[in-house]
Amino acid sequence: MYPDWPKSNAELLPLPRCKGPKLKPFVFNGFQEIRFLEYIGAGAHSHVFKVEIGRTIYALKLFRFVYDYDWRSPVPYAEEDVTADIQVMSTFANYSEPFNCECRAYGRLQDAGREDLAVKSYGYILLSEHQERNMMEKFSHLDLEFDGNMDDPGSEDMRGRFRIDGRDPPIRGLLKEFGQGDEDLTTPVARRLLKNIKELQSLGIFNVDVARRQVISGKFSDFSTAVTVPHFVTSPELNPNLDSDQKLILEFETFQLSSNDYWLFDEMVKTWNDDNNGNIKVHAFPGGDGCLPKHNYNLRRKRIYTFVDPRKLEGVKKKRKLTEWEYNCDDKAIARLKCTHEFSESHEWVFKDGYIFPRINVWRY
Ligand SMILES: Nc1ncnc2c1ncn2[C@@H]1O[C@H](COP(=O)(O)OP(=O)(O)OP(=O)(O)O)[C@@H](O)[C@H]1O
Repeated sequence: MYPDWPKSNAELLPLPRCKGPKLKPFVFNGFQEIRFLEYIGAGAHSHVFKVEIGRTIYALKLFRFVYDYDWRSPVPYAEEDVTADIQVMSTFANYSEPFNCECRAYGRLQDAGREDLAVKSYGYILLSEHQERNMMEKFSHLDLEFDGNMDDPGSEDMRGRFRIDGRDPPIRGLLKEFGQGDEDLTTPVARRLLKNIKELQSLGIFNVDVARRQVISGKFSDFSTAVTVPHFVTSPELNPNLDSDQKLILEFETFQLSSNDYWLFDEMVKTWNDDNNGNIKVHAFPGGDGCLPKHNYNLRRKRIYTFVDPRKLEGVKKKRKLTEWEYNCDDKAIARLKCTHEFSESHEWVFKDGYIFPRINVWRY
């Protein structure tokens, strides 16, 4: 489930090992020295450090071994305990465990030549034992915990559950351009971020947890929840055994998660305006009110929409044409969706016969 200790650099393959984009390892020139300079902060999925390698300063995001309920895994819904089943857990984790989400999104940005859309990544790193020891010693006062999440660190031994030859797997990290967080939101920045969300989605990257804390030097930097096409959420071709209802679930899930990025964008602007007496008037949806036909839309023509269908990968094609995605659903579903503000994740995922299936539940499009 987690990458093993490499015996040589040649074993450092692009990750993750599943269909779709992959991120290459960072190439050290010469001695593999990482100087840990400062602890920048914790996120739900990581600890982030300012480091120096060679003479260059970077941000190194080291991923926690998060609980299975922290990512799109089968665990909350499986009828039997699958947590010890490495095949089941790896199949899901390759697509949706935070480190792999981030590798896949950055892999796509690099393949498409669109690294300008995010804080740059220089590749992944598997910390050596020596590097890990240095880091833990330098920051021993912080009691850094890599098992679990920020709210409940260290309750379970996640890192150690799939030991190979008695060793815990290496800590995984992404090396990134060092940037500046917590900058003011301005109208030009908001406009650019909204454009960037659409462009990311046109490259098949969505569910990027849009929030101001994610914006570093004016760009998105956190893809630890990102869904990148092809993915079991978006792509029926990954499972030849899906029936037509299950394919519709995939479509709905993709629709709701990709429109969430715009809801969250509008929320981010609103919160900024409220907290700072601001007057930014950049909205994704009319008035910042969501994708349902409320104020300015002809209510007789029932429609819900979002701006980009990420499954089309329009941004990776040469001739790009971004078209709105109007979602086909009946009036009952529209009425139901109208009651919500932000879509919630509604589907459960199970593993059967080597494939991932959605399970139908109450939420129906
Ligand atoms: N490239 C960077 N340069 C400087 N600081 C950074 C960089 N990347 C992340 N940080 C800082 O580290 C914090 C955590 O990073 P990030 O949001 O990527 O982690 P995460 O674990 O996915 O967090 P969450 O999902 O809770 O936001 C950020 O809020 C930011 O303050």
